[in-house]
Amino acid sequence: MDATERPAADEGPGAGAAPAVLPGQRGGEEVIHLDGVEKVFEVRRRTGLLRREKRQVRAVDGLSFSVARGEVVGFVGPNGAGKSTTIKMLTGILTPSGGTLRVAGVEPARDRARTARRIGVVFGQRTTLWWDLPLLDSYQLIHRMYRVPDSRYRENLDRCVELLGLGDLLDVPVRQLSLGQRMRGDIAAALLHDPEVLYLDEPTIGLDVVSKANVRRFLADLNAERGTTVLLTTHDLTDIEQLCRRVMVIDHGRLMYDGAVAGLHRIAAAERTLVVDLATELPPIAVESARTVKVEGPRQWLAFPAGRPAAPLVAEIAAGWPLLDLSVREPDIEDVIALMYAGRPAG
Ligand SMILES: Nc1ncnc2c1ncn2[C@@H]1O[C@H](COP(=O)(O)OP(=O)(O)OP(=O)(O)O)[C@@H](O)[C@H]1O
Repeated sequence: MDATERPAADEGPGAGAAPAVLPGQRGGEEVIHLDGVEKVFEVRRRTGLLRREKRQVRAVDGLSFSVARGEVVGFVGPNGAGKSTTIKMLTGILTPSGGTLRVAGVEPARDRARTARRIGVVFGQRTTLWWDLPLLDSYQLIHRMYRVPDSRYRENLDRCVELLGLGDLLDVPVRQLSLGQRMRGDIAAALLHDPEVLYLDEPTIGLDVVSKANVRRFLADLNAERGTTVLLTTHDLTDIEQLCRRVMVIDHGRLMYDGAVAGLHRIAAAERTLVVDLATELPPIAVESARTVKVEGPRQWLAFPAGRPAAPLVAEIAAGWPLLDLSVREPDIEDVIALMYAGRPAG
């Protein structure tokens, strides 16, 4: 699919999806702006004993979008789509190979210090806290590093401690915290200097259901009360559903969809997958109410309309095939993107 053919906000596969700028945000002050941003990495690959081949990886390929102040935008895509590379450019860690990129009026890679004062970053997979220090010591270091006025620091810390339930954890070294506690600690650390923009990279990954709900509630309140702009990368469709009105989908470094979450959900809700384990390897199961989308040894994947119950399909397969085990998978981001490529009608 060519970039120009990719579904735009109001003509995409989620037909009738809301435009990228949602009502109420139209004309809002732009806080993130990307225009034709590219990032090309040069990688060297060994092709023989002494020979190495240079290859270019186009991680981000002409990405353009804007985010208005106070928006909470989901930024999703399959593995290797270019999400982390984009976030690294937005924080100033990486310099774009082409195009223009501004955050709160600043070019991040050119002025990392000014950018750092205006943004907060949370990476779900690794901590920005000092591993051996108690949580409070990390916070005091951040206080001094960012020169946060004392009263503001106290106020922000008290608020985070209360709303994120950190009271009993402040004296605990970071390495002793559970994943969920560490994540809450990291979110507080990212907010002590009052950032205008918060980048969250998989903030709920590996968390249990209760911790996930706590983190989501905190982020929704933060946005409502402080108007903090949030760009959220996640593989969890529920994060998007509960926090964002707008979602951007990228793949191969390009924007595939930019619009309302409802539009994305219409696509996502189109199909569920029945995964069946048979007693032996067999040709793809042929039934009327589902289509077999994958076969791997004795395991087969069958897509069926999300609006229909799974029971009749399971009964039909159990009657005609040597069924050992089964599970039903809800659609995730990868499925949504696969459906976009397949050009299936929504709903
Ligand atoms: N430093 C690097 N050097 C070379 N290639 C890189 C580098 N960083 C990323 N890439 C490549 O750029 C592409 C985009 O990677 P990126 O990490 O941005 O994807 P992602 O969408 O964040 O994926 P994931 O969901 O797996 O984290 C991938 O092909 C990746 O291998």
